[in-house]
Amino acid sequence: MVSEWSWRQSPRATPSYVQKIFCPFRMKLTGFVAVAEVNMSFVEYSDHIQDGDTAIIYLGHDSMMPVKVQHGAQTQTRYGAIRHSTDLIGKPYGSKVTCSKGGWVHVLHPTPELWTVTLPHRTQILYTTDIAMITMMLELRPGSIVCESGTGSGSLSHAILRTIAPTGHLHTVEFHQQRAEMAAQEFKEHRVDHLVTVRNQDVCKDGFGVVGVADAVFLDIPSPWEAVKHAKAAMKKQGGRVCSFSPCIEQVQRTCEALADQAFEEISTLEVLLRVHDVRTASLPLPDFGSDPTETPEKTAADSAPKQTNVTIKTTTPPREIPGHTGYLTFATKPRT
Ligand SMILES: C[S@@+](CC[C@H](N)C(=O)[O-])C[C@H]1O[C@@H](n2cnc3c(N)ncnc32)[C@H](O)[C@@H]1O
Repeated sequence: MVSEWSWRQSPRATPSYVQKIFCPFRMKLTGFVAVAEVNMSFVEYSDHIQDGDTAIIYLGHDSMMPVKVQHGAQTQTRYGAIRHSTDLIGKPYGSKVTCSKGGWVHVLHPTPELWTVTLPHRTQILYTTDIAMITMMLELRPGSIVCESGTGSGSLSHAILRTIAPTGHLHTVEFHQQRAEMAAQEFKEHRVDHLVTVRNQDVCKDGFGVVGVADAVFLDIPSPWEAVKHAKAAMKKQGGRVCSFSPCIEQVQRTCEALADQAFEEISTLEVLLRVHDVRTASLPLPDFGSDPTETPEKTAADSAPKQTNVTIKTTTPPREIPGHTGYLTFATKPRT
């Protein structure tokens, strides 16, 4: 994790850098006259902002907002209004746009990472630190079939979809009807709905709605141990990985017992903690190593007298304590027998 200072100062850490890192699927189809361009989606990169896109307005570090781009619409920011028809539509992603009060913003292509920090919260959500570990430990890749419950605000779902595209599928289960509907609506707006099926049901009672297909299952519900048998049923016959996220160790204990009862193997629990180093400026005295033995004898004593010189440097200090427990991640493998 880069600190606030280095994120701001690093020449690479500009909005266009953010886009290049998080949007690897650049597509530029330029010919003699025609410029064919794919629509923005959370799994495919588009060069230009189009009507109907979800764009991320970057107002400054720690200040971003998502915007649904619509002909004729306006978005108010602290720097003034952004007029979608003239300021956004047709402009390249990454553009610097001047608002009506003279201040400016950058308009970024959406990515799962930017969505996680700007999405409308309907529930607590998973953040990129845990999501990165989940993606790796569940061995997700393009083409993976994944089951997830609950969908919540769809933070993890968007990251899963970007990883499993273009041929994988996510089956996500949410028992709160409005949350399920809103997630389905967002998947459509973000043009990833062909990769995901949203089911409005109780995963502990009714399972995931699929049997014998999943490469991986992820649980973020209050009583994951009640869903373990459904996770096993949803998974392909042999192998596959499961992960459960729980904030309390008592939930972890019960989940581990249920996983062991269902003959899961390689059960392990971990917690991901960030150590964000504090960047500060320090002024340190240069050490005095005494007189230079190669000096000519003509040098006077005054010339050789130690001089107190200070040097200003950037330095970092690690935090003494690490607050910010989010939850425990319990992983297990379905045996290949
Ligand atoms: C903490 S949120 C999930 C957040 C999600 N991982 C994200 O990153 O946005 C938990 C969700 O699980 C749902 N839920 C809880 N128990 C459930 C169950 N038995 N079946 C389906 N959904 C359930 C809740 O309604 C809630 O929306």
